[in-house]
Amino acid sequence: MRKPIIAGNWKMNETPSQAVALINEIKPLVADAKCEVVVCPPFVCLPAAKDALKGSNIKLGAQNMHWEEKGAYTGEISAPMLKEIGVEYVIIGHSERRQYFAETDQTVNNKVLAAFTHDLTPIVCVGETLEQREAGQTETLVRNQIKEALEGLVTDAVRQVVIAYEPIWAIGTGRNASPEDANDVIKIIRDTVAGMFGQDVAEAVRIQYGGSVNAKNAADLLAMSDIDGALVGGASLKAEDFAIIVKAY
Ligand SMILES: O=C[C@H](O)COP(=O)(O)O
Repeated sequence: MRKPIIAGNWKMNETPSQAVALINEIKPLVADAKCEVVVCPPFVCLPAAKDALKGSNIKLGAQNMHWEEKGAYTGEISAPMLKEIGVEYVIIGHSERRQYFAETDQTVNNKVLAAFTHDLTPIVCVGETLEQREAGQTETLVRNQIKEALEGLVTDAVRQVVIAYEPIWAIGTGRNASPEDANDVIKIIRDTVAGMFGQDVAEAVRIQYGGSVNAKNAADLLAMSDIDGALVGGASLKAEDFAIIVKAY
C-alpha cells in the first residue's frame, strides 16, 4: 500500500521570516494528516524552516540541487549541504528548471543518482507542453523522461522515488488536468517503471499529480486509483487551502 504524499512547492516565494510564519500556520492544520506532508521552501529559508518544523509531522524538502558534492559551481547547492540541515526530499527536474535553467533529462538523471547517494528522496517531475499534448506526444515524452531520469538506479532506490506528473499547461494556469486524464498518464508512468524494474517495484512507487491543484479540485484528483498525492504550487502558500488538500486523504 502506497502512502500518499502531499508536497508544497513554494517556488521563489517567502523570506525566512515569512516561511516560519507560514509553517506555524500550517502545522496545527495538518497535525492529524493521514498522508505524508512535505514543504519545499526556497534554499535560504531551509534552516529556519527546519527549526520551525521541529516536533511536527511535516517533512522538509528543497526545490533543486546540484549533482556534484562540491566544487566550482557558483550559486549552486549540493546534496550534502541539504542533508546536513535536515532536508529529506528534493524536487528534481521541475519544468520551470527545465524551461528557464536549461535542465535536461541527463542532468535530471545526474541529480536523481546524487540524491540517493546522499540519502535524499527525489521528487522527479515530468510532463508535457500543450503543443506536445495536442500533437499526441504525451505518452512518448513521459516514457522517455522517466526512462532517462531513472536510468542506472538500483531497484531499492526506485521503490523510494517519488514522481510528479505535471503537465506544463496546467501549472499556475488554474486549468488542471481532469482526474481521468491525469490518472491515465500516471498509469503510463507506472507502466514505464514496471518495464524497467518490474511490476512490484512499479506498484511501490508513489506518483503525484501537479498542476493547479487547489482546495476545490483536490479531492477528485486524489481519489483516482493511481494518483498518490499532489505537488502543489500556488495553493501551498495558503495554509488553509494547503490543509484542505492534505485532508482530502
Ligand atoms: O510544483 C508545483 C507545480 O508547478 C504546480 O504549481 P501550481 O499548483 O501553482 O499550478
